[in-house]
Amino acid sequence: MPEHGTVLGRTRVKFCGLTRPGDVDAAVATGADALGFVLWPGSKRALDLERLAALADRVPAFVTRVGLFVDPDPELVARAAAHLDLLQFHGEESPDDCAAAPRPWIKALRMRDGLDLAAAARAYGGARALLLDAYRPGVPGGTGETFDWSRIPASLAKPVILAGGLSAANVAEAIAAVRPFAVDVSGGIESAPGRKDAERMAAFLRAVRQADA
Ligand SMILES: O=C(O)c1ccccc1N[C@@H]1O[C@H](COP(=O)(O)O)[C@@H](O)[C@H]1O
Repeated sequence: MPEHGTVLGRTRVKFCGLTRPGDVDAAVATGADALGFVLWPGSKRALDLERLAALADRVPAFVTRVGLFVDPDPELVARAAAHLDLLQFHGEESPDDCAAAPRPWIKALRMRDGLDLAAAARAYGGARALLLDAYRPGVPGGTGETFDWSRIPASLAKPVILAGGLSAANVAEAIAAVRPFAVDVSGGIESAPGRKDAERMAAFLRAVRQADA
């Protein structure tokens, strides 16, 4: 049985790509542990700093505000960090790039062929966790695609956050297969890019809790 840091059967849940105040409130009410805000301008879910502040500043204590970056300008990271608890680097950032971050950080790794996860876990030694996402050439993330979960080793030196094409329909199977520390979902809880759906968020949380039970 793989073990990636699940604590007493409680898989953490991150909802990513929030763009609307009502979606933030619904995500918090549903019970999400972390909310992700996309600061990569190429995304349909991208926020500028003003919108980030408006959304992040309504998140209550004990819900983690995560900023998602793709090969960012350090100046952007520094300015956004005032509204964030954790940084998610989803591009080709080096371990040194990440280590210079002004907040705790996680590293997203896209599961391209030949990726050595054990070596990556060693290289990104300062990461609080590794987020594993599907690989599609030319697309940094948010593909809505799954990957072969059996490629994840049974144990890694870092907590695993499983991402990529998750939804209420497959998250229980994913948790049973990987036993991740957390799961991360964006497209699977949306009615359209950036528009979260309260029913889909609730269904996702229910599926996670049932898988944990
Ligand atoms: O959501 C985006 O637009 C995005 C852009 C660039 C990098 C990552 C992005 N999203 C993240 O990708 C994973 C998987 O998303 P999905 O559930 O398959 O839609 C997740 O961490 C998203 O936040």
